[in-house]
Amino acid sequence: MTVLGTPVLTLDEMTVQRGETPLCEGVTLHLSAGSICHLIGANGTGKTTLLMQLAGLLPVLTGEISYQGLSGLPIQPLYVSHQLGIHPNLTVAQNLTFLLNLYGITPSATDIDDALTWVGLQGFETISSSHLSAGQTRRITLARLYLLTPAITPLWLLDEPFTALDVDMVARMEARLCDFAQAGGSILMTSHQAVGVANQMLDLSDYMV
Ligand SMILES: Nc1ncnc2c1ncn2[C@@H]1O[C@H](COP(=O)(O)OP(=O)(O)OP(=O)(O)O)[C@@H](O)[C@H]1O
Repeated sequence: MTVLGTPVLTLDEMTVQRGETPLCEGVTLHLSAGSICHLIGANGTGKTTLLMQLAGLLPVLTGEISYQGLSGLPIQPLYVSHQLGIHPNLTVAQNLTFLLNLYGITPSATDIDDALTWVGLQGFETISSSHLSAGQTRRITLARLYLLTPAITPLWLLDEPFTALDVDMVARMEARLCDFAQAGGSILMTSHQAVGVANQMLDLSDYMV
């Protein structure tokens, strides 16, 4: 287990940028093992853009990033986009399996059962994902968190993970985030609602161009 407090991700004077357009400049952040950082800022500030840059989906043109002591972007962080990426023609179990395969995990039938039970989708294994509600669809994307540990994905980048979830599921998610952080994981997440379990905050509004 990673010792809590060990540096995981450092951003130094980073520019949050889409194409030619800088949105925020001089962004600085220190995330350690055990950090749950709530990324805030008004609509359009650049929160999703920052997460996409850290996930390697948009380029970082200015600033220094170090991850686990080495210069450069995180290596295959877990990125849960607010665009869900669920394939409507696959069943619930097939979608979850696909999402786990991305991280080198081949889940057993028991793993799938346990993860789907955790998100309240027990019995939905063979249902087509196109038949689910918005909240149920989001739960498929979150079910993978049940099976991922800091040894597999030390850093979670979560974009609005609580959107469309009911109160009970938000509480379960918060408990899972705490367990992951206590086990040495680090989390950077956006949410337009309060995150009671966050122990750190980054307000992008402070860095707007
Ligand atoms: N696909 C895109 N192509 C070009 N510009 C985009 C695209 N998506 C967003 N933007 C622009 O980038 C800026 C930052 O968007 P981003 O989604 O990162 O903000 P955000 O802080 O996550 O907002 P919200 O709180 O509304 O989710 C916005 O001004 C937006 O106009």
